[in-house]
Amino acid sequence: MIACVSFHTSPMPRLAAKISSMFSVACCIVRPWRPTQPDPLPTVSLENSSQTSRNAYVPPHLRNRPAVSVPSAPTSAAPAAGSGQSGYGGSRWGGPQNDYSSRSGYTGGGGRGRWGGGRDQEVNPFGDDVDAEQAFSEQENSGINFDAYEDIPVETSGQNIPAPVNTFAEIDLGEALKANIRRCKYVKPTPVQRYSIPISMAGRDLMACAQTGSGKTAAFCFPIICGIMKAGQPVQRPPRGARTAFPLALILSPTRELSMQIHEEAKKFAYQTGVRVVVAYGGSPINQQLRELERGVEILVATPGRLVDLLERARVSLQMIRYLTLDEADRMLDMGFEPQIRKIVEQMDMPPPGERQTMLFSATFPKEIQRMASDFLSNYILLAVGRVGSSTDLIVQRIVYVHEAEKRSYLMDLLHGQRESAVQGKQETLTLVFVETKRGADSLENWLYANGFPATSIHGDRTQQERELALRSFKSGRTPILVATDVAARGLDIPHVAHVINFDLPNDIDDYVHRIGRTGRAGKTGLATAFFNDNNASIARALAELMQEAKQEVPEWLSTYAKRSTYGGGKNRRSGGGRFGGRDVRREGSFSRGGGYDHYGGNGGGGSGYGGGGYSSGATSAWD
Ligand SMILES: Nc1ncnc2c1ncn2[C@@H]1O[C@H](COP(=O)(O)OP(=O)(O)OP(=O)(O)O)[C@@H](O)[C@H]1O
Repeated sequence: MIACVSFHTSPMPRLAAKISSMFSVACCIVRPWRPTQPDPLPTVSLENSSQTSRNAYVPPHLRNRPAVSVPSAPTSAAPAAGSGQSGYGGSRWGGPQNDYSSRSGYTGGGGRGRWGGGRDQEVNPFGDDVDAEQAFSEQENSGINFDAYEDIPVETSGQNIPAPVNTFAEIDLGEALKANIRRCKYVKPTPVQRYSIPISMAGRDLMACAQTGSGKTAAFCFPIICGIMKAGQPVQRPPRGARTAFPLALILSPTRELSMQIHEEAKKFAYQTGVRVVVAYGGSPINQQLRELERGVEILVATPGRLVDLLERARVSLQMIRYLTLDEADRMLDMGFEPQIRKIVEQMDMPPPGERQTMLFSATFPKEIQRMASDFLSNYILLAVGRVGSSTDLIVQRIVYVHEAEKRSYLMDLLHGQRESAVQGKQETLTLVFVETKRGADSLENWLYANGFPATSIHGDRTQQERELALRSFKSGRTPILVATDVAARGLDIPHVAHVINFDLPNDIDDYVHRIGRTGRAGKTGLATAFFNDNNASIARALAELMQEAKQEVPEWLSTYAKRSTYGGGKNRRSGGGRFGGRDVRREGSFSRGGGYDHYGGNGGGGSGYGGGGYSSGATSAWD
């Protein structure tokens, strides 16, 4: 039986009306919050055992195997400079066991930020190492509208669902991680964190759908870091080449920039915990990434293409994986990435579902993808914060009818309006303009530049260096307009993006949801403007429904388009024309993979193509 629980947290007045009055062309930015801590443990931890056994984690698939001889520890072991604490005790290759809990202050309040055992000195990812408590109190109540999330309906389904928490204090995250949460100035958990962290820390598989900008990264990082710290280092590494890295957790994301961002975030959360985070993505020299891997890795953040490369070179083994996370999971499982994901998860040496813990996160989860995802999960819990695939009503959405030939002059008017607002003392903000093609991005960037607007662009034909440069230039405000293709649609968390303009609307409503989600993040408000014309008729209905659901004003003419159109706006979802996205596909009678309901989510790993071949072996995504 699949239980289903719906929650509706305290009824707060909807925000859309409030927010819309705050906008003229640009919108204002509000600043972040604050936090707190505490309890269930991941299933892999050995907390009932003696202290000795606590260190001796052996993944289930390696248990009862004859002991292997393990390459001896590298001798480089630089002593932990300036610290009485032991550094990174052992090595990646066996040697003395490492105990994260004693080394990194799991119970005692922070390590020293030093790595011994062949590891580097840990760089402080927070920059100034100001006292965490001080930073916390200075930043508290800095104006973020956290209450904005309080009236979001939450639904969970699955068996034996752990109860949500209200504060970080209720979760046993350990002192080092808690200090980092304070450094991040997270005062309390967002709804997706309140529900998903206890679920993940109880060792359960999870499919979590929550709106853009609602804190999913921390939601999957905290339990992973905490689980690794609690369980301690594996007692032995399997004998591969001495240069093979054996991460304990793998976080996959669809774009290089998103992987880099997750890496940066995870490094902050893992600071002084003894858990080392490494990133690997395409488009940049592999040698540097190899060197990082050689220094040791507990959490590997990667794009699929580069990871496949590393696996084929036997420079990474997935044998020791205890945690697998797919961020932007629906994107990772659609036709662009599915073959690579199956290869990584099912055809290499990763432990199967049930032996590893799998967490899928996204703001959108088409039903078809939910069904396919069951191959990767075991007895999972589905968590939906807000409607699956809905946008947050922190974003004011405006749709304007603009003929193709007039788009540029309309854009110019918008940007001039913004500039005037800025001159009138309103805060200078960033504007993200989405176009459909790479060529379109180049051409619009040039045109904007020629017309006196400092713009840059990002798309898949740019070199990685150019992509990173463009993003930096945008983030810093040097070029406050970024023209982008969908490569920038998902996951990127850029402060001060106040306006997202869909110069070209996408064909898929989920893409629209992710694009506009680059603004209105973490409780801040945002504005999204879309140019609509006859070419976009196919998305009209989905768009009108989405806007209605988010309490946005739907123009009369859009409703007319919507009524006329057959259901569209989703290449792989909502084809039934029902309300958005639906819910847990396990509750639908039609859902059966290999033996019906009880079998659902069982052992997975069959690796069959989705839907009888509906998804062909796609080419490597250009994103990666
Ligand atoms: N508990 C919290 N308190 C305050 N800020 C938070 C909290 N959790 C996350 N944030 C901040 O919220 C912002 C958005 O978080 P994040 O990027 O994880 O969102 P997301 O849900 O993954 O978005 P997307 O769906 O676009 O990928 C980040 O700047 C993050 O630092």
